[in-house]
Amino acid sequence: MSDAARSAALEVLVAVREQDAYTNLLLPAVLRRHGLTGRDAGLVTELVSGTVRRQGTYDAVLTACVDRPLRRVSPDVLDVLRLGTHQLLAMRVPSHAAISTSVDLARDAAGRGAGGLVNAVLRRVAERDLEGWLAEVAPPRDEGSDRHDAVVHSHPAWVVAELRRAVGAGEVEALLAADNAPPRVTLVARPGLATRDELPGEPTRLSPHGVVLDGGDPGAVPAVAEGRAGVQDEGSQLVALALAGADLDGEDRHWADWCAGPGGKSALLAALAAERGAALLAVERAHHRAGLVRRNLATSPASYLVVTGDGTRPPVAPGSLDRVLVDAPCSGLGALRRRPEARWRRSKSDIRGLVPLQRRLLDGAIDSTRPGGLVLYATCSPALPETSGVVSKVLEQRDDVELVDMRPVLPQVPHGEGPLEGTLQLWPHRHGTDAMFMALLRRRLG
Ligand SMILES: C[S@@+](CC[C@H](N)C(=O)[O-])C[C@H]1O[C@@H](n2cnc3c(N)ncnc32)[C@H](O)[C@@H]1O
Repeated sequence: MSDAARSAALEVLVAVREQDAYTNLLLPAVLRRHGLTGRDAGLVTELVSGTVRRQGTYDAVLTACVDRPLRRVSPDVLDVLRLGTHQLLAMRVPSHAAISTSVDLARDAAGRGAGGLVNAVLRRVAERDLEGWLAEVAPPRDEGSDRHDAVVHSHPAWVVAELRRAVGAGEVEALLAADNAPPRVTLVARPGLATRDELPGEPTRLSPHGVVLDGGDPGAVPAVAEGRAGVQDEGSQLVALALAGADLDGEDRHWADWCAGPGGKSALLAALAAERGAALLAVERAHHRAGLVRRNLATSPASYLVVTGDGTRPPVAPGSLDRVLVDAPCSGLGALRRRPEARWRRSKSDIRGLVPLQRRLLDGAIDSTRPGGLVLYATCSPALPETSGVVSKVLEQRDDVELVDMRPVLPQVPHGEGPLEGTLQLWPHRHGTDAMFMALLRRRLG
């Protein structure tokens, strides 16, 4: 592995910490600037994503190896230590190479003294393998499984607790392990614009429009470059397919995506709407994200309108829509596989803060739907306050809406029982998708 690869990885780690950057957005620019391609580019991606993902475990190991609390280690040096620990415990880089290159990085970043500290600490880390360290530093299970699993599977303890409540104690470890496995890229062939036969990769199991790529740059696939296909998790494809596929009596011409940015689901919904002669309204509160929706819909054969607006103050007449998707802003705890830094940025209070907005968005969508019309409430989080909590409350407070059984809408999804009878919950460890939650509601007639 070249030193340029390690320097580039450190640069990304520092930006993720200091500027709240997203690794997947920053990596391509940094790789370009360092002129790294092919194998080296793959190594930088692994160094960065692996180090960020496993930070919880590595900090527990480093706490045992550093002679002071980690908060008193300079943040740049701590980044170097995490990077070195990842090479030693997860990448099979020979110890001497991992240590000496880390010492050089630390000297460049923080001076000679920092090199000495990094040398001493990483020598201690190299004394055991990952299993040996976990046996040493993970709190015993009987003193609280959440704290044990938090160290072993590198998630904040509050996230472990939230996921345990949602998936159950028997499966939480499989879910946490799945969160740590980088997902393969999935593409969607937008119906009417592309077929999945023209895309590279293996067909997805649950969505009839998806393929899973073996590797390579998805942007280099012609159908993706032309906007006829897109990068989209299979679970997200199923959300759009569920709204479009649910039985509806009567008029079926006015569809809406209530929280549309950046527009992945809008693009699939619009393609499906076009096949049925329906039009799509895409609502998005953030101006720049509404711009991304417009870009995603640019090739759409459907008639569509993108509105920068607030779904809690509906921009349409009451009772005017036939099908509405509410893909609510949420904690994202179901998409941790593809956002390595997300788990460390969220806090429990974020969920408490989001729930009232989620309810108001769902209320706004129901108000805008005609009697007999359908609203699909979805989150990319399985956390119960955001899923069954929101839906139960809205059902409790309104007598003009009922829950519709989702299972016949997506009969190809096995073991997807949601937390409320008739709702659906996808899981990375069971379905290989993000943990999307879906509840289908129908506005009552009369
Ligand atoms: C989970 S994301 C939607 C992802 C999108 N459906 C897709 O597949 O690309 C939620 C979106 O809701 C938007 N949002 C937040 N509050 C909103 C509001 N009050 N009205 C409309 N959109 C809102 C956020 O800006 C964010 O873009």
